[in-house]
Amino acid sequence: MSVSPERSLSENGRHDSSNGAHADVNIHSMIEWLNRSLPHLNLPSDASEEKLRAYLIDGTVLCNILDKLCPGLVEMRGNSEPGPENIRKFLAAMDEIALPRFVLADIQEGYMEPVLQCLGTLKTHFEFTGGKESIREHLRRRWNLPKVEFSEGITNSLVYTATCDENPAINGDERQQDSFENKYGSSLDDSISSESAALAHDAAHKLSEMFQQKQGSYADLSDSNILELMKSNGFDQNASTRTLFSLVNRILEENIERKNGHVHHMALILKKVVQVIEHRVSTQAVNLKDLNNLYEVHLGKCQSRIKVLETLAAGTTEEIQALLSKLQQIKIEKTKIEKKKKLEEQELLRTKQEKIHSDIENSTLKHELEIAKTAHEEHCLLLQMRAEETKVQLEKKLMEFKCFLTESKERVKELESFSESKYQRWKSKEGTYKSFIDYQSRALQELRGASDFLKHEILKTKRSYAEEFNFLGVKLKGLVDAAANYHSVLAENRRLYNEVQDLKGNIRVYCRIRPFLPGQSKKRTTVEYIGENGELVISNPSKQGKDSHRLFKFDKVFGPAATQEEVFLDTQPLIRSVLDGYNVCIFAYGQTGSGKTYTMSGPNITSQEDWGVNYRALHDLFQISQHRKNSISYEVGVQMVEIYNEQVRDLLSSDGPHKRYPSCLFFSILLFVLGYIFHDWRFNSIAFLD
Ligand SMILES: Nc1ncnc2c1ncn2[C@@H]1O[C@H](COP(=O)(O)OP(=O)(O)OP(=O)(O)O)[C@@H](O)[C@H]1O
Repeated sequence: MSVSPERSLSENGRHDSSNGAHADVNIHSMIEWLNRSLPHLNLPSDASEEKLRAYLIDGTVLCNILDKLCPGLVEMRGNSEPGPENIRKFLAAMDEIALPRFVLADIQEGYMEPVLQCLGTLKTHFEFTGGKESIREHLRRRWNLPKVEFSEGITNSLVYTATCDENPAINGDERQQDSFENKYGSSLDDSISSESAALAHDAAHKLSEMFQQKQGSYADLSDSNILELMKSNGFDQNASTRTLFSLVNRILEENIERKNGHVHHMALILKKVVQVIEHRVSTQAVNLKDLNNLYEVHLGKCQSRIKVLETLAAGTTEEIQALLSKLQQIKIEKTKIEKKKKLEEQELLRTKQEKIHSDIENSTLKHELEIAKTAHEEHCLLLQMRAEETKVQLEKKLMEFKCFLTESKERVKELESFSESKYQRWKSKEGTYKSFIDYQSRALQELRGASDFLKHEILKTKRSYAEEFNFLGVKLKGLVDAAANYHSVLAENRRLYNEVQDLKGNIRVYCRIRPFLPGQSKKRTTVEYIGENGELVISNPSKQGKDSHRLFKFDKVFGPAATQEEVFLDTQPLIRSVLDGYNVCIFAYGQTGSGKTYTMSGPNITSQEDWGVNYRALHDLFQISQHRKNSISYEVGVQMVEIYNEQVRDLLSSDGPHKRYPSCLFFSILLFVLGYIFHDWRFNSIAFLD
């Protein structure tokens, strides 16, 4: 017998990830379920698949969870080591309860998807059944078997499981194979005749016809009809597997389409169908076992025959040839038997897979139906709530629209009255603007007239201006002539003025009497008389008689009370003749301390009142030249010399010793008029006597 590898066997047996909801098993919800079921596990909630695999790889957790869900299903005692053996126990138990599972290689190689799907199926199944119940009760309830019958059937399975556990040397593949052999038999029985097969086919056909004659649809069956059907011979062991499964498929398709009411009834029918399948599988397993035993006996016989033939090998060649041909026939028969057995095994395996698939689909359908029902109820409630909310909102909006309509009507009335008043206002404004425009037009006409008048006036003024300009030109010419005459008259005046000065005398002698200085006795004065005409009488007490008095005659005598200005006024005309080209010389003469410097310069030049003849003369000359600057340009030069001990010294020279006490001072002024130098000198002097 060829042994199928565990992986390929399980690949057929496990639920394909593309077929159902178990493909989307969430690892986090799975961890949460494991922690909830086994509180001591403390699996991290964010554990990865690899971490979960580390927890599950020794099989202890898997066995514990199954033991908790279905006590007694897994053999928890024994001396088996953690690891593959525990996982094999778990997988065997999954086979017992006919739920899809993974293979050992999956978890060992880190292929966790089938492992998670297996756990997801386990979780869904036991959550659905409410959890804690014994394996016997679970299986009895699962297949809806009577208690006694079920106990007998399941005892064999449990005994088989215990036997396998006691022999850990057997590998997973062998054990899997043994499991099938123990449960379903190891060989085909030749006694299964073609007659019984034909009978089964007829019975199934009758069952199908009975269904179809009674109703057009399975979902439309009433309770009484369903019970009748279930009690009828339609569900006996003669119905073909193909017919039963087509029946299941049709029911499922209809349920998927309708998804309401009759799911429960259909589920009862499905259970019945599955029971029949189960019974048939069990029968086939027994038949297979008997067949296998027969095969073993036959094989033993063949081997003994081979040995006999071998002993006869020394015989004739013809006998050997005959024996060999017989041996060949036996081998061919053996091959045929093996092929038949293999086909029967495949049929068994397929039947089991179909049964598992039907169970899963059944549970899934129930679950989906519950979810759909709940969702539908929730949806109805939600729609009802929304309808009520919408109604309230619509009523509210209706009220708002009514208010808005009333407000709009009032607003229209207001706008109409407002537009009427505005129209009246605009009308009155239009009249005002018209009168204003008329007024402006008239004003514009007046302005145009005024403008024309102004133009005429400007032309007239222009003409008179030209006439006046010509008249002024004539007048200006007269003035130019008069100016020319003025200069000639002025020259004539100057000439006459200088002639007067000449008549007065070119040399003039003035006498100034200094007052007593502080500390000098006023009783000792020798001045007896000062006359108006320049007469001065001096007394001489040291002489007697006629010589005791002496009379002096000057151009003018200034007494001790005479001011600086009075002294200058008498010399001013002479100084001014300089501007007419005459040379002037002022000569101060007297003994030390008689007052020469005082008279010529002044005691304090910062005060204009104290200025002497020099400063006043220059100031007067500069003022006059300033007045005449438009007609005459003057250039003024000054020379100041000292005669002391018959030595003449230039007092304005920077080199040469300055004499502190000169006996006489000259102050001459040189005048240059427009580049003409007048060589005609006039010399005037003032003599100061003590
Ligand atoms: N008219 C006057 N009124 C008042 N004080 C005067 C007058 N004249 C001269 N004095 C005073 O007399 C003193 C001598 O005068 P000042 O120096 O002018 O004499 P001076 O002739 O220049 O002497 P010197 O030849 O030594 O230079 C000065 O103190 C001066 O103030």
